Amino acid sequence: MSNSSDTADLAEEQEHVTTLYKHLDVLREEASAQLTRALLQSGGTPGDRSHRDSATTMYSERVAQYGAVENGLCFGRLDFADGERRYIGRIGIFDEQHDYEPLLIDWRAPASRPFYLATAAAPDGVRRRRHIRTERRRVTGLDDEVLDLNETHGTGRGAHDGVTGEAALLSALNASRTGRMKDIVETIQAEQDHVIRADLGGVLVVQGGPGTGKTAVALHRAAYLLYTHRQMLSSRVVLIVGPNTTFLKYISQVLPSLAETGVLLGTMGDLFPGVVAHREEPAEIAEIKGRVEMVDVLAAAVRDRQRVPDEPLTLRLEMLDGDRVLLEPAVIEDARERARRSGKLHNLARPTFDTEIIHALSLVVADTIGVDPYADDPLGGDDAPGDPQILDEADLAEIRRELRNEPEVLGALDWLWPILTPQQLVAGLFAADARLAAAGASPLLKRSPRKGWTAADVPLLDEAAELLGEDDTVREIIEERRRRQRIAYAEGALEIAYGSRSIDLEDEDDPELLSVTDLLEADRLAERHDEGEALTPAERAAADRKWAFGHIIVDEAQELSPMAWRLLMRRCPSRSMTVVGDVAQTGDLGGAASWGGALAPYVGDRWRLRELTVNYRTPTEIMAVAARVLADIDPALEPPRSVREAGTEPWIRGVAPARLADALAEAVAAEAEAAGEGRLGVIVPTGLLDELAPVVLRTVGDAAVGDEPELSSRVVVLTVKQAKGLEFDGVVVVDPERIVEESPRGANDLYVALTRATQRLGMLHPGTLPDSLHAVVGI
Ligand SMILES: Nc1ncnc2c1ncn2[C@@H]1O[C@H](COP(=O)(O)OP(=O)(O)OP(=O)(O)O)[C@@H](O)[C@H]1O
Repeated sequence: MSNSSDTADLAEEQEHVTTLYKHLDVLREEASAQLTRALLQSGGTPGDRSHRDSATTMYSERVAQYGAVENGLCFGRLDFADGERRYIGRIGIFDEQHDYEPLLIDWRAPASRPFYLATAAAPDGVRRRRHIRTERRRVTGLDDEVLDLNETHGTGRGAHDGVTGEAALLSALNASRTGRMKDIVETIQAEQDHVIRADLGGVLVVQGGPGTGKTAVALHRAAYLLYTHRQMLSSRVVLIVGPNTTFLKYISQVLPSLAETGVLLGTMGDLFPGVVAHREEPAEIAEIKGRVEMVDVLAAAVRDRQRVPDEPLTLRLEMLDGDRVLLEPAVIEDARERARRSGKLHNLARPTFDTEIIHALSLVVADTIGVDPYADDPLGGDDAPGDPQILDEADLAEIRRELRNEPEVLGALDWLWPILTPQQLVAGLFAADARLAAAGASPLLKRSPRKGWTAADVPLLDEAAELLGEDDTVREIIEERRRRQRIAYAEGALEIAYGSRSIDLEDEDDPELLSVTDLLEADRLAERHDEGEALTPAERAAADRKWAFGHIIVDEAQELSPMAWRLLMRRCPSRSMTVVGDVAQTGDLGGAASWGGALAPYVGDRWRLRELTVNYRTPTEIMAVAARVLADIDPALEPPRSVREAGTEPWIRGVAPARLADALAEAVAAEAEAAGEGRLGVIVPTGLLDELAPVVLRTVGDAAVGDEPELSSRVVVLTVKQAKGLEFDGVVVVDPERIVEESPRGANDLYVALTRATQRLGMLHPGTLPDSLHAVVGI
């Protein structure tokens, strides 16, 4: 490894990088002009409009992509033994004047692979790998690794075995955190590259300890798959599921900067269109809802809504001038059996039930009005003897038609076999002890119908939808979304067109450069949008419960309950999935203890496992503490190997319980200062959050706390559940013992808490340190 600041080398790279930015500017201007042209067109046939809409979407995406690669456009160069040279960057750029010769190769292209995989032992023809450091458009430094062992000036192996591009990697890892995840395209490591570029088909499980880059790898895999299988995946959409909205916010910037669209990000709580499911609930309740037995409970709840009363129903009929008829339980029972035996789902079987009941009622009515009073008395009447029924089939059909308009009949049908939405079924089940008991559900699920939905309810709603049969809500939801998007779209399109002007041109007054904002108002654009703007595939997927995704990526997948797995598998009939997680970090009670157990019902043993073994986040000193907690969870589990030292030992301080608040204030002040430009996370037991958050807020004015705390704040107070998947430069864990005690999976929670720091870790313990904790924490 050598750090080349050779002026000639720098100048050479600067020249190439400048050329690349010139090309980028041209590309951006072209896309922006095309976008403007597409936006200005109007009228035409529906075909023209749809063509124009897809052009608008395409050019908007392109403009956004070119904007997203402005920083770090080119970051690497490969020199091959045969003299070939390749520059690697965030997108591909070709020289149109010279036979489309590649000037920059997209990091996802096969030709870039040696940049991530070549080693001195297996150089794959690579003589030298160069990392190019830039600040905006200026080249600031070069890190070279010479891989050809015949060369005299270096072995290319870093101090850490198997690490590629060590200097660039360590500088990325030591950088202060911002509260938003960054892409790792410049320093992807070989074991990560194998995951990112694994085949699309089948279920790939990526197991790795904390900080091994599972989230980063999952996101880069999404970008890689979309690049490689664009045609199929951009229309079928890649779904990425994360554990909570704070986490989604944390990772949301990574994909745009990888210049990707065609991706839908969501939590489990977002996966039932039309339902917002962000209410918290006790872990024990969520666990019950996640059990696979809930499938039977819901089926029983549906059957429970198909009523047969003990007593006959009395129905007042307008067609009989208010006279009453009786609907007998035996008749209803019979109709129910026939409807059930039709093999249709509940809502779809209702017409069968209706037909049976109406038929039975028509006979009752016919008996009332159509019976010949003289049938037994041939001498007393003028008709033929023997037939008691004077109504023929046409009369009966008319009676049935009238019965279908009788308010009391309709009311009875709705009561006996109600058409149900999934929400009505599940909320109705939870609202009444009797319904829970009839469905064989735990009485603990009882809750007020006014309370909102939780993430654990979503798989139940989805299951209910499967049991009930489809309704028309999808179309309504799409319509509503479309309506709301009109204005947002118009504003966004104007902003993109305006903001797309290249940086260099921004200050100049160029009359030639037509800006769309000069010509169109947002409301006119909104109208245009109204005419026929098609939703993007990701928007359609978000609104459609039955959407079959092209690929699903699940992060923190160890937390998924069996019911959640059922939902995801329904959304992915092709079983093309990437499942990312760490069974040692499972916190939810219904989460997975093993991957085999979670996946077996859907794919048997047909899934592939890849393991990530190197911890890029947590330094050796902190990992030594976390490893002891891991051994306590399961001695067979291997902690990941840290890639660097922080040079600072973690600390633990026992304080008198009455002094906990003061001690926390002192620790936060000191650690926030030590974090400098970086971020400090304060992780507290759930039971202490309300008491301790104000202490931190008093100490640091702009600290963040709440359901979705702003992660870019200097100091953030969170529970372990909220901290999942996140990281901070410094972390203070308050009352580790209580974190362990708060949940049956408490040791896993402590493991998660301890592994959030990239530099410094401290622990505050109220009271003298108990031996148990001492042994575990070991400091
Ligand atoms: N190859 C890499 N180059 C630079 N940074 C990396 C690399 N791999 C991982 N990192 C960084 O390491 C940190 C941890 O990565 P990430 O959050 O993806 O890990 P994880 O396995 O999902 O962790 P956890 O399970 O603890 O949530 C992130 O800051 C990420 O950017």
